[in-house]
Order: sequence, then C-alpha cells, then structure tokens
Amino acid sequence: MTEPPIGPLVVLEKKWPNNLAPVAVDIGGSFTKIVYWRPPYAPTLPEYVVRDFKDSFFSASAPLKPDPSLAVDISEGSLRFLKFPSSRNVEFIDFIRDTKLHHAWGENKMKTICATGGGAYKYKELAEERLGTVFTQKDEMKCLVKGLNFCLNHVDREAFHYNFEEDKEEFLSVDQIKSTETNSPFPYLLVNIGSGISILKVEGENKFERVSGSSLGGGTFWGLAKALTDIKNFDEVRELSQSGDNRNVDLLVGDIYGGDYSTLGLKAELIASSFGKIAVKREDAPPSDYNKADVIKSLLFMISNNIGQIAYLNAQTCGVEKIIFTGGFLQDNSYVWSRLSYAVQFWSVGKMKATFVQHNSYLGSLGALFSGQNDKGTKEKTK
Ligand SMILES: Nc1ncnc2c1ncn2[C@@H]1O[C@H](COP(=O)(O)OP(=O)(O)O)[C@@H](O)[C@H]1O
Ligand SMILES: CC(C)(COP(=O)(O)O)[C@@H](O)C(=O)NCCC(=O)O
Repeated sequence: MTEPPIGPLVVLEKKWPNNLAPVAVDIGGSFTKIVYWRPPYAPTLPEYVVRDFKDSFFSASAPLKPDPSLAVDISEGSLRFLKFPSSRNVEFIDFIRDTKLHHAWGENKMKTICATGGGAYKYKELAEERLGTVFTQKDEMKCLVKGLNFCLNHVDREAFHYNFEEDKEEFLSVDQIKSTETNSPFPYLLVNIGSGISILKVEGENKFERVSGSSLGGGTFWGLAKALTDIKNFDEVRELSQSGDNRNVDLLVGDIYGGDYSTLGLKAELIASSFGKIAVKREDAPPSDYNKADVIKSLLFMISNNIGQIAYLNAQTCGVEKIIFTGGFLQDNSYVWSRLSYAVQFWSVGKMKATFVQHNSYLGSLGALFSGQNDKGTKEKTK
C-alpha cells in the first residue's frame, strides 16, 4: 500500500461483543481469507486498499436474515470478503493494521481477533507482534461447519445445485435446503476442497465428525496444472477448460473396446484411464502433440471425478444423501460444479445430488468471526 493508512474513522456505536474485532481470518495452505463486518455508519474501505484482494460481499441489501444468537444484528451492515494468496501471506497482517479493522471502526484496538486454519498457529506470534492484538486460535473444522450452517440457515440463494445438462445454477432458498424429515439442513456430508480435502459428516449445528480426507485436492490440481503446462494464472483454467478436449489425452472405454463395453454398461465415451492416451503413445511420437487446454481439461476431469467418487462413497458409508461441496477449488468454477454434479449423480445412480454454496472460500473465516462472540479469547481445543 503506497497511500497513507486510513482510520480511525468512526466511533463504534454498537459494540461488537467481548472486545472482539469484527474481523476474522482463515489462513489456509493456499490463501488467507479475511471476513469483516462493516456497520452501516462505517465508510467503505477505499478502492485502492482492497483492489487486489476484493472478492465479494453480502451487502445490506442482500437477503441476510438477522440471527438472534448473534449479539450484533449483522443484517444492518455488510460482511465483506477478501482473499490474499499465501505467497503474500504476511501482507494480510499489515492490511489489518493499516486499515485498522482490528479497531472495530473506533479509536481503540480490540483485544482479540479470531483466526483459524493452519496459519492461525504458524503466524500467531508474528501477527500479535505486528498488530498488538491477541490472535485467538479457532479450530478449522468447527469454524467451517459454523460458517456453512450460518449460510445455509440465513442466506437465501446461497446454496445451489448445478444443472450440468443445461449449464446453469439452480438456487435454493433457506427453506429449500432443509430436509423434510428434519426441517433443517441436517444431516449432510461436507466435502471441503481447499489445498487438500476434508470430509465431515454434519448432523447438527455443532454436531459433526471428520470422517475422511484426501491429499488429492485443489492444491493437487493447481500444482499439476503448473507442472504440466506453462499456465500461471488461475483465470486461464476457466478459459482453457472451455476449449480443451480431454479425449486427446484420456484413454476412453471406446479406445480400448472399439465401442461400448455393454455387459458392464460402460459407454464408449467413458474415461477408462485419465491421461492414459499419453501413456500408450509411441516412443517416437513428438512429445507434445496435445495442447495445454486438453491437459487442463483432463486434469479437471480427473480431480473432480475422483472427488465426486470419494464423496459418494463416504456419503454412502455415513448413510447421508445430501453432499455439500465447499472450498476455494469451487470458487466461480462452473466447470467443476458441473463435473462434481455429474459424478455424484453417476455414482449414486441419481439418488444423491451435489450442493454448492456461493461463499465457499469464506466459511472458515465466517465461522471464526461468529465463534468468538461467546468466549473470552481463550485458545480452543481441537477434537
Ligand atoms: N486464483 C487462484 N489461484 C490459485 N488457486 C486458486 C485460485 N482460485 C481458486 N483456486 C483453487 O483454490 C484452492 C485453494 O482453496 P482454499 O479453500 O483457499 O484452500 P486453503 O484453505 O488450503 O488455502 C487452490 O488449490 C486452487 O485449486
Ligand atoms: C490439513 C487440512 C485440514 C488443511 O486444510 P486446507 O488448508 O487444505 O483447507 C487438509 O488439507 C486435509 O484435510 N488434507 C487431507 C489429509 C488427509 O489425507 O486426510
């Protein structure tokens, strides 16, 4: 930031409880996600300050329902969301310091900021030293569930299904996400695709267990994409996945059988082996007669199909039919929504449906923001 820091700007009229800053961070392996609450009387942060990191926000005009369990009526202001890549990780601390978000829009520093994700441990000392505010560590899984439940219960059109035949979202109201048997969103399987994958069975507001995980997550996709192509920008993924043709690198059932494998019901166009066509190429063939769009598309298929299959198997083991996918890998990535929806339908033979949420990168930080309201800033125990 080259321009002078801003604030203190306004005197806080309605105190955020427990001397807690209305800002929380989720410091993951790939990104630091910041959520802050801006009351109606506070000015917006200048554009030059948020330009690089701005993602999205629930504005006051968004259908954000008041939550009586929260001490502050957040429907009066707005929740703002920012994202810092881990390569610029320490900048988020200076960002909070320079914008004085930890002052809760007033003169004085708040005692504590809630932080979750691995970096809440890794950067605790540094953040406290630079901010002069206690970094209260919150368990990542608890925050994730809390943030997701908040969204499911309070934000209409936050959750959606993806119609992969017509390539469009089908948004759900808060009532539509509820199961008829339980009149609540529970039970559901939560598959969080960040750098790696965590899979949780969620049965109530605070009732969940981590049932599985996988190291083949969003970081794997992005790492392999970078290793196999010259791609540098994630936006290119979205472009290339539109134009690529995975059949140039994947070995299909039809390539092996010459058509359908009818007795097993495997159609000719089904992928038999991801990247298998490269594996069986003649030794004397030129090294790159497939293009990067094909490679990216095949990688997306491979990772998404694998996640969809693992999700389905875990849902089946847990006896749960609703699968909610979250995490940064899904952010604005309709291609992945489509693949996961297809995979879940394929493996469950139409019995299960994939659900997504709009603020999927920010559930951990949202949960951290809310979870600090009822405690005194103590370190939280993990399960
Ligand atoms: N602009 C981007 N740059 C890099 N990765 C991105 C980007 N947008 C989405 N992703 C995907 O998001 C994943 C990280 O998701 P996130 O939930 O933030 O993980 P973590 O909590 O581990 O930091 C990356 O591994 C990548 O697949
Ligand atoms: C360690 C993690 C909880 C960290 O979360 P992330 O930053 O990836 O969102 C996650 O990457 C994970 O659960 N990995 C899979 C570990 C396993 O094989 O179970």
